Amino acid sequence: MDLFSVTLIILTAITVLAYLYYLLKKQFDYWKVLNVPYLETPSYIFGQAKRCATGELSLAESHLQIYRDLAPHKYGGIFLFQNPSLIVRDPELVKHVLAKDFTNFYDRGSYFAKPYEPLTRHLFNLTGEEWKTIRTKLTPTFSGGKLKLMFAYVKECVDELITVIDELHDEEIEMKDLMARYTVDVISSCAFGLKTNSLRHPDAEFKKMGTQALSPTTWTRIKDTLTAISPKLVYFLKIRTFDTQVTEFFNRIVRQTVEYREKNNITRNDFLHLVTQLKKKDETDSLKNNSDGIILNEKSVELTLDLVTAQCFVIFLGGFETSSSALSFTLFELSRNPRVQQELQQDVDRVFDKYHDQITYESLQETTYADMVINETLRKYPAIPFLIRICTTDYKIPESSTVIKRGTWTFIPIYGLHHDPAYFSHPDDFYPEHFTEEAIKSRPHFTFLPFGEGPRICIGKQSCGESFGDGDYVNESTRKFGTRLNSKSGI
Ligand code: HEM
Repeated sequence: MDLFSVTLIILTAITVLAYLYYLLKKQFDYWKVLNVPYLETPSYIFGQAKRCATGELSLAESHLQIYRDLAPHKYGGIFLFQNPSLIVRDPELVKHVLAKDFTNFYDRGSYFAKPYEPLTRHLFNLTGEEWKTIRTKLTPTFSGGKLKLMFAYVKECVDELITVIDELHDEEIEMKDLMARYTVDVISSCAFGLKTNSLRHPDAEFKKMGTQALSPTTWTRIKDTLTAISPKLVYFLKIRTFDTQVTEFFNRIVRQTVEYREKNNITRNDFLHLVTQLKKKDETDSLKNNSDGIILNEKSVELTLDLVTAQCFVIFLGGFETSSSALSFTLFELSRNPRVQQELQQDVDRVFDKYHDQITYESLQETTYADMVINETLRKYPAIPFLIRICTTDYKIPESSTVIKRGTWTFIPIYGLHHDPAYFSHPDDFYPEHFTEEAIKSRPHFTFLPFGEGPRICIGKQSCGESFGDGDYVNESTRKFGTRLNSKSGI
């Protein structure tokens, strides 16, 4: 190769690199140009995701850091990889994003591959008209009356759990695993009408598949990172969210159960029954409710077996990890805080005495201190450290001149708000008194968001305390047992 060609190649390479650098620099000036307070990026590759990507901080810790670094601004900009994203810190503005201006923020931006992976076509991932129609169809299945009917199934699981613990006498117990097994039994009974008996059989297939669907592996981390950088690429490459074993398992379970029930004319007060009823008959009256402004076209979404399976699957996924970690963290904190444990025991004894040693759906409403304890767990350890909303039309931030563009990722920093001393006096302690009536009244709304808020609030919120058993188990176990940390906890 002659000198001219070499020089030409070097010059071309320099020009390309300089141009790429210019584009990157321009991208990272995004918030500056919009005149929005922002955090300088620590890395042109990862942006603010760097400390999380390198394992220096957990996802929750890195979001807490961002929340604190952006103080005292009401909102501010960051970069996730190269994507400019907005962090909303001010509770009043949070209310706008989640509730008041919901029509500008109805999308969660979840990647899903619905044409080639129907199991991902569930409520959490759906958007717009399709989300609205399915949400409206499913909401009545979570009404107080329907949950009350399921309470008997939860009670069965609680009784079994108490027996299992009793049989272990004074043995040390790995509570996280036991709570996961208990939660699987509750959800599979309430959602699918199946007795999985994971409490007795730790290797039950249901538990194995649930854990497989949720456990992070190197491959799932790569997929998540790729999805954050370019969802379109993931879609183009047809990368699946769940492996075939999990998909086939859930498809088979729902299909076989539906067929068996139809053939044998079986009716059971569980979620699967309620959803298959909806499949047969559209509840057209409730479908006319269109208060949040999203167009609703009831004919556009037919509840096929695939769609029913996807909704049962999200009930399982949505309830499994969230509820079992809430229970484990509650027991962990009770073990560390004898004062709280004692107070809880007194509260539960009071209610049990009043109801002649019987726990019922109604008596659960009266264990006020137990509610405070569970809320404090959800404050300190929210299952989801932030909410995501995609700005679906250009949006002018109230009382400012800032207009954020359609497509902007908007984050609600749940973990940051829950650990802000301005709203919670003892942010790093386990302090159920954060949830006395006076304390709740004294802080702004939209600062305690373990279940999200607005039209996309967790559909299972009510079922967590009441039917799916967090409240029931905490009450019954507190009545019978005390907890303390064992030598393996390292504390
Ligand atoms: C301690 C237990 C739970 C916690 C902390 C929790 C938390 C959450 C959060 C933070 C969201 C997002 C809300 C938003 O974007 O505003 C959510 C959504 C959702 N959750 Fe839960 N959840 C729990 C239990 C459950 C249970 C038991 C179920 C099923 C029965 C469930 C089903 C769902 C579904 C389907 C959505 C999507 C709702 C929609 O987009 O319309 N969750 N949950």
